[in-house]
Amino acid sequence: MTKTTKPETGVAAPAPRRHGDSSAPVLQLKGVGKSFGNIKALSGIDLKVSSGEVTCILGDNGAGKSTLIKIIAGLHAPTAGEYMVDGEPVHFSSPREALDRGIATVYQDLAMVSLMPVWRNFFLGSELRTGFGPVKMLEVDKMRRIADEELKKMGIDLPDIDAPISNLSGGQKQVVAIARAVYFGARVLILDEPTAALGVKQSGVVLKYINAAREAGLGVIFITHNPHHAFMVGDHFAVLKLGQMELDAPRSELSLDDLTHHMAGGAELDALEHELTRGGTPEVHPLHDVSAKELKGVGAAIQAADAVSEEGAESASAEASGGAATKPSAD
Ligand SMILES: Nc1ncnc2c1ncn2[C@@H]1O[C@H](COP(=O)(O)OP(=O)(O)OP(=O)(O)O)[C@@H](O)[C@H]1O
Repeated sequence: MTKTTKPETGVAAPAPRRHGDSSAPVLQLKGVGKSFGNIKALSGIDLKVSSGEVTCILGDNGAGKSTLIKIIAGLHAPTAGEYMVDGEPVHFSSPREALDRGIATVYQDLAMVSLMPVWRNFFLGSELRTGFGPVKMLEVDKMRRIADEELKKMGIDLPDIDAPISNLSGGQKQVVAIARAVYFGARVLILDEPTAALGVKQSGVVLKYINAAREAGLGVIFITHNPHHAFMVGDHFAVLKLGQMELDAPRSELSLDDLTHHMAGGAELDALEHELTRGGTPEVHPLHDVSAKELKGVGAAIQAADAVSEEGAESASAEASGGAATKPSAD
């Protein structure tokens, strides 16, 4: 299914532009790296995101997921490599520029105002207004109608579009944010751990709408720690580890077990399992890397510690024997 919905005239959000080669992936990274001073958060990242596909990015804490999405979303400039949209190199200097090319990010905090109604949050920052010059009125009825229609188009039937958004569950709020990005013309939707704080049922709701966004022809980037959630919707899987791409595979080359295994530590886990099932004592590694000077230092420290404990033992036994051990005999 291709996306047919377009914002009506008067919507303040910019229409995303498609440039360049229409056969190219909508988004591509080649050898992308990012350093913060001496810290290498990412290096050598290759990634392709295609329309109508869900690309899952998985990784443990500190693997580099946030850094990667911030580069894609235009918040960070990469320090190495190339970032291309529709086959053309891009150098975004703000998220607005990424959004102009149809790259929208739904962050975990969702950038919503709790006390405002659902429809108002749907249009937050892109409100429809009518009138001329400085006197402009919000087009409340039109925004309410559009928000209602758009949510229904994605199969989201909320009891009351006028209710404050805080009345919705976590999953429903995520879904409103997804529908909003789709309505405002996103071509690539980046979802930053949308199921992280949700229970099983609510996660299911979100996964269903990730599927709906894919069906609407968007390229979806789904960031998650959870291989089960990823495998339910993913077409493509990328696992980051310590800033590098540890695995990059299409669904056809991977099982849920493989993905879980990679997430759980992969080769390291195998080595540990091997060691544990051998049942032997842990290997003691030789001190290859300790220099003679350091060894001398360690030796001196041990001698000093021994001397202190001997002194302590002597004075303790002297006290116990009324000082006989340290004082010469009166004889
Ligand atoms: N602004 C920054 N300045 C310095 N180091 C940073 C900065 N941002 C990220 N890092 C470092 O880069 C590495 C990757 O961090 P990042 O936040 O991208 O990982 P992550 O996979 O998103 O982790 P988490 O799941 O915990 O959010 C970490 O070592 C982190 O400390």
